[in-house]
Amino acid sequence: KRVIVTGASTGIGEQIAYHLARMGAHLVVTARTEAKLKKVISECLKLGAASAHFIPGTMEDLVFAEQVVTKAGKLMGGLDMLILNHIAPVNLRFFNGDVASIRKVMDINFFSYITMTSAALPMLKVTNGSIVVVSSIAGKLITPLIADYSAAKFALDGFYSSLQKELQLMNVNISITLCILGFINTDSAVKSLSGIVENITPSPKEECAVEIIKGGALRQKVIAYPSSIYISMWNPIRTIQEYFILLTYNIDNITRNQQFS
Ligand SMILES: NC(=O)C1=CN([C@@H]2O[C@H](COP(=O)(O)OP(=O)(O)OC[C@H]3O[C@@H](n4cnc5c(N)ncnc54)[C@H](OP(=O)(O)O)[C@@H]3O)[C@@H](O)[C@H]2O)C=CC1
Ligand SMILES: C[C@H](CCC(=O)NCC(=O)O)[C@H]1CC[C@H]2[C@@H]3C(=O)C[C@@H]4C[C@H](O)CC[C@]4(C)[C@H]3CC[C@]12C
Repeated sequence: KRVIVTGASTGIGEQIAYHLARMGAHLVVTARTEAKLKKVISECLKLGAASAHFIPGTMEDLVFAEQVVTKAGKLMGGLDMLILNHIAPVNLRFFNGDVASIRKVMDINFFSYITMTSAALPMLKVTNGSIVVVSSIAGKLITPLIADYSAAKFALDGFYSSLQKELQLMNVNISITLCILGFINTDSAVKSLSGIVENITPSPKEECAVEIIKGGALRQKVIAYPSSIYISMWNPIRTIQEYFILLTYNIDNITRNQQFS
């Protein structure tokens, strides 16, 4: 399989790259820090990747986000899976009125995801491929001190859940997997939560990476890791209401008059 992994210089993304390498995938990894990416791809090649390339840059730049997909498509001769995982560094703090910083987080954590998805859709249509979106319990439940992060994760849920339904309606065979994660033991998460969140043991990033890949490969709509957080996402009223809302749509009319781009 030909896979792009974002935010792969460290943390969960790095582990996803290593697992995919062991499975013999073709890989393109991206993040800002070139030196770390070089190490990741050399490790991927040792582990058995069919090929491994890196494209360094910041996802704050949406032109870069688009270019990663087109360049990766050329390097690998197509695309089977897009794994969207990167996030801007998180500052746990009260909202201080700084709208510009929220906009920056939305660009990195949300708009770059949509930009990459849009650039990848034509290639994924050809391969009946998959999009995997790494999200958080903070995109399902309310938590303080991370209003910017949480806003972006809720937005991802809204956008990708809606896109999932559209693909289904238009009979486009691209799967979307939304990954809802609890506290994972990456260096950045452990460091920024130290002294703030107590009495929770973080789950291992290596196992988390496997569950993310499995969810994508099995074309599951949603996965939760650790599985104990599943209960907090369980919302049967929402599921029933969504079903009834869809019944009110004149699908034939919409599909006749609109093409999926
Ligand atoms: N760890 C946890 O407890 C949880 C994590 N998650 C989700 O899992 C995913 C991975 O989290 P985790 O591994 O902990 O994160 P890390 O902080 O360990 O890694 C973040 C990655 O994103 C990259 N990155 C940061 N800023 C930018 C930028 N401006 N442009 C491009 N890449 C950037 C970093 O590399 P570089 O600095 O080199 O650019 C790094 O590779 C995220 O989507 C997160 O929301 C969800 C719930 C819990
Ligand atoms: C405090 C949350 C965990 C609540 C809980 O009881 N979980 C049970 C379990 O995990 O088994 C944290 C769950 C997700 C965290 C946030 C997240 O999504 C990642 C960010 C990573 C960053 O490096 C640190 C801050 C985070 C926003 C982090 C904050 C705490 C959680 C909401």
